[in-house]
Amino acid sequence: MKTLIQNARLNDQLVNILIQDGKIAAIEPGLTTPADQIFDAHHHQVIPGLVDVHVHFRDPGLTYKETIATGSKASAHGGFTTVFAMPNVKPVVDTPEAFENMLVKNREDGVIKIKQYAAISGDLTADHLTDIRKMAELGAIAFTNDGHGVQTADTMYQAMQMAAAVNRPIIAHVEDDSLIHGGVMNAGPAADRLGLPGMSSLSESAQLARDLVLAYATGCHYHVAHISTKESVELVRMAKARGMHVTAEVSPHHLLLDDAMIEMDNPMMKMNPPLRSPEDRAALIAGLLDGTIDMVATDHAPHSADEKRGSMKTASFGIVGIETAFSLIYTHFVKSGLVDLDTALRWMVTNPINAFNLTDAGQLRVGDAADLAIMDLDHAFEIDAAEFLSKGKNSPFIGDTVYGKTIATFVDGKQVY
Ligand SMILES: NC(=O)N[C@@H](CC(=O)O)C(=O)O
Ligand SMILES: [Zn+2]
Ligand SMILES: [Zn+2]
Repeated sequence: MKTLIQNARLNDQLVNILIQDGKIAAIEPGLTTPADQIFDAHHHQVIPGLVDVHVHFRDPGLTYKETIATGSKASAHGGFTTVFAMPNVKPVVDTPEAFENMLVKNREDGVIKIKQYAAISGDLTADHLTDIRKMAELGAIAFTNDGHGVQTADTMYQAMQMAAAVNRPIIAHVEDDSLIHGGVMNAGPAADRLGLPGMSSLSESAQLARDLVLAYATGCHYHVAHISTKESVELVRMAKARGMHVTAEVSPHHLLLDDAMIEMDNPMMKMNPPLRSPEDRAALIAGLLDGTIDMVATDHAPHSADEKRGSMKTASFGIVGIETAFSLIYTHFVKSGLVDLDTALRWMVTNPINAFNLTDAGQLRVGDAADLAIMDLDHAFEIDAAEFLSKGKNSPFIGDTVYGKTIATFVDGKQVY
């Protein structure tokens, strides 16, 4: 099977891309060759397929929110060709049997490449570790209790020792429950103004400080999920300066929104970690720009309309992100002149690939898997929930005008959007 993508923009020139048997066979201006399928990119940009190390597909058990089929189609719509799926489904992916079931479902139902995380401890909350060794053998990309912080230092310490032994990262949702105080948004002037219960940002950094001490002692690869506070950025900066194997991701919403923008009690502005202060947001942007934060990850967290209605006091935590991430980052970081497109693609492709040693994700080089997306960078469009392929419509960015619309996405040379 041969596919020829014609008239794609790459490094400010027009190229044709020949795909043969799922791999990129040639990238050349003016290349002509017989092919089974011709795709005209109409001068739009070609980018390597995006990689998101943090998504929730809710399948099995919570499929009214999302399924592997809808989540992976939504990913393709966002230009993503590889995603890492979180284990907080029902049942939780905390046994080798549950893990093997996930592998089968991801393969059968997914239209993109899905790597699977496994839990650190039973049901994401117990003190006993899961069978980390066995699930690593079965192909767990890394271990995480995302959705919950690991409350007991000894549990995290043991998990890190095991993770180091099997050469897999620990992904930390850092949150010390004792500092949450029933909060539904960040504690501070914004929560006071709205009269809503606030959670201390120290909940994140206090546990992160603990974890970094443990990671130093164990030598494991420690990855911080959805980093959100200025203290956390400073801690990661210090750990990296120490030469520790630490990486961090930040979400588009924590880069683009802060609690001062929450004008009223609005469940679309409720997620965990919460939107922090403007100072925190500035520190996240600075940390991303100086390389302290390695990558952008969406934390795509679909919920039903019912779960995101009413007051922030009762609504579910989380927002969708996989279909808006590229447009938001492109519009607010590249189009605005802060960084070039290559830098944004390091945050969304190269750094995730390198941090997690992915070998099957294409990077738009001859010989690589033909994982790529065609993006219209020139025309503004409005983010419209009716166009989401995700079951979740819970986004605070609906109605925003952005650039960077996905025209097509290819995985191993097969058009999936
Ligand atoms: N981010 C969220 O607000 N929610 C996530 C859990 C998580 O990422 O911690 C979810 O599973 O809904
Ligand atoms: Zn989390
Ligand atoms: Zn998450």
